Amino acid sequence: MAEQITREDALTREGYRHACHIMLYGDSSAKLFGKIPIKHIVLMQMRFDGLLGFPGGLVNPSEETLEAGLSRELHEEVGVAVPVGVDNHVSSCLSPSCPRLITHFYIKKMTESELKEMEKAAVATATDHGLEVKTLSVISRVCKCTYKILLCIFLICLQVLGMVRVPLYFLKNGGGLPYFLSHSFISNSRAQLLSALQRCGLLSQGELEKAVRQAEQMRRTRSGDPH
Ligand SMILES: O=c1[nH]cnc2c1ncn2[C@@H]1O[C@H](COP(=O)(O)OP(=O)(O)O)[C@@H](O)[C@H]1O
Repeated sequence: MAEQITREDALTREGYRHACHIMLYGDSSAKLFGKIPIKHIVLMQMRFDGLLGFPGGLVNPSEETLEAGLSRELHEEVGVAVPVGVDNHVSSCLSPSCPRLITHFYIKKMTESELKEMEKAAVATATDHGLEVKTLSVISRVCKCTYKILLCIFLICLQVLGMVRVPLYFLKNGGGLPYFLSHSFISNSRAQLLSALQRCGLLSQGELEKAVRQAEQMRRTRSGDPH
């Protein structure tokens, strides 16, 4: 369990780096397979390293506020301006995986059309992608390497492969949320997701416990450990 501290305490600590991430979510009228109402959209990201996490990144509070930094990161990663305020802040924790890193977590509710716009923009990646593409073609000519190789390196540097929707439903044999939770997550993002789903009332305590139990069972089965 990551140790929680207050936002104020976090900002007075010296020698720490700060990472800010956000859960963007909203209500939805869409139906899965045209039958199962999905009720809510919750966005996460598939990172360059294959781990799931929330959009966001490192922020330097001596240069900008945590919230301005998070908005900037979102703009760079997704290409959409999303204003974030202190009222969106939900927790600050000492990172369980990185020494001297504080992870700040935010939640923001958006409309279904805003979320869909984010998803589309994330596919097209960042706003400066066009500029970067021009730069890449120049570099590729100078270095005599293929443009495609440079583009791959560039996308890896952006550290995002795309937005993913968290399946909040249960299908047969653990499909849906339990299966999703059995994947690998960066740092404490899995715990952030679970507490946010509960805090926003998107799932009941019982549903969350069931999903976590089934996900654990799947992980054990996959690793060949029956206990
Ligand atoms: O969704 C998240 N929740 C909590 N911590 C995260 C999440 N994503 C990344 N981190 C932590 O924050 C650090 C910096 O995040 P990220 O890799 O997004 O920033 P960057 O793109 O600015 O390098 C990561 O090394 C990881 O330890």
